[in-house]
Amino acid sequence: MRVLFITTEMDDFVRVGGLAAVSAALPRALRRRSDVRVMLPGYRDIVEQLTHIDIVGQCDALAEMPACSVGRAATKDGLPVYVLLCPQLYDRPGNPYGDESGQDWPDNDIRFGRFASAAAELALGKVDKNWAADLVHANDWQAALTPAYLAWKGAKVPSILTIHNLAYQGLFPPDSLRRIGAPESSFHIDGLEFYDHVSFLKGGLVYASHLTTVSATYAKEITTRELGCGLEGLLKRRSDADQLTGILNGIDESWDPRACAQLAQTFGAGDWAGKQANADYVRKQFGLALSRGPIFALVARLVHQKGVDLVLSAADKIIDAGGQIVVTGSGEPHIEKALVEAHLRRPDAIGVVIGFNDGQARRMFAGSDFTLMPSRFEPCGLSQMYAQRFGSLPIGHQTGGLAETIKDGETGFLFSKPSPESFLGGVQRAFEAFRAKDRLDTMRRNAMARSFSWDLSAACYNALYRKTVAPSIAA
Ligand SMILES: Nc1ncnc2c1ncn2[C@@H]1O[C@H](COP(=O)(O)OP(=O)(O)O[C@H]2O[C@H](CO)[C@@H](O)[C@H](O)[C@H]2O)[C@@H](O)[C@H]1O
Repeated sequence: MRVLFITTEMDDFVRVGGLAAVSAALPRALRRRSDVRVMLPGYRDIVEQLTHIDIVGQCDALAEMPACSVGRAATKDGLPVYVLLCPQLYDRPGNPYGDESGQDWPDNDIRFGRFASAAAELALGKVDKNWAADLVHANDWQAALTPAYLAWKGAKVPSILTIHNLAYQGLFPPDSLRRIGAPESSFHIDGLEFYDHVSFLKGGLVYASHLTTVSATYAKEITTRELGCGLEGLLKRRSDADQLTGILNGIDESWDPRACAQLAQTFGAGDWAGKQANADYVRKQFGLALSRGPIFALVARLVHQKGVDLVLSAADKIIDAGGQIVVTGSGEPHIEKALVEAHLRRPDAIGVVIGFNDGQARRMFAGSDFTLMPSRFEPCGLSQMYAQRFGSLPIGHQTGGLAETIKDGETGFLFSKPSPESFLGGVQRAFEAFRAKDRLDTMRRNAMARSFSWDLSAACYNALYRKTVAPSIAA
């Protein structure tokens, strides 16, 4: 089966959050079973990293979206990648969605409308004369209009949209409709309209043949008012029709502390001296005081979702009880600022590195005793899985994928509400386990023995691909 996997981040080239890790790992895990090709916008960073790009075809201008060409390239290990070449839209500094100061680009409707419509043409075989897709797999709002463009063309190619985070919807003023060449009739409650805005995500939620999200728990949560972000009615309908499935993410094989070259020292379960060497390294790197207490790590995009404020509100209590805190990530400026201030107040006990670097994150999971994940909601979450592999027990809010991947009291700790009291209850239990060395040893071994392999998830996606394509072949 030929599958076009449409995404705007991929660890190989460009990363903003968890989507990049999934986009690098899932197509590779599916490769054994299908002819999977990834499609990415030709951002400056991507074009610079690819050594060879073959132009395979063009897409005409559409409304205010410029003409563009599509290039074919490959990752170092040979995974085919299509890049949408349109320097006017993508050859810019900054991250995939905004400028260097973090401001969204004002023409993101055109940037991602162009991306989605070009993906639809590629899937239909109108761009690369040697390839068309049997199925498109779009990810998040940036790619969500692909099923809509297919539908507007009257095309029957089946499509799957994966929601990695419902909180990001791609909302634009009504005028966007004209700019991206969408039919006027689609500005409707059963189409792209969302409270008088154009919602890119809704394009996928309405038009995709099937929807998935990244855990079964989140698949249920988004059908409720509390976490449905105003889209719960539509999601509930699709869920009742058996068209919304939760498939848990995996993590790739590089998350093995016995072989990870980026650690201060590699170690396996039971080699607690090896783990201690990583803790020593972390204390030194962050300039923390020497201590025999536990280290709590927070590795996350620094946004409201992740509950960083809960960590800050608990910081003094954690330190008074003998703990230290290390944080890395980047995100909203006021959260970054609050963390830096906390560090300046207690440089001996709170270490902060603003920015994101994969090696740094790995050394923190290896060197910490506990990983904090007080997320208000968490579709799947990856840090808690990385942490377990590296013997850092996660303390997570019982929501979304955290509820499914942390075994409470066995491989980590779950707390029930995203409130300071409930969070502190989880932290308290962690301190108790830290003092009971046998228990800590058992929990660490349990956590490190888990594999979180992509194989199971890939088999679920593969089965879903086949089920989604089958009716269109029969028709
Ligand atoms: N700037 C940055 N700052 C800090 N860490 C960064 C980072 N850029 C990349 N990362 C990495 O991304 C990981 C975080 O990924 P998560 O899945 O936990 O959350 P994210 O909200 O980004 O992803 C969304 O998509 C993923 C994938 O489906 C879901 O797991 C998740 O629940 C959902 O919110 C970190 O462990 C780190 O390795």
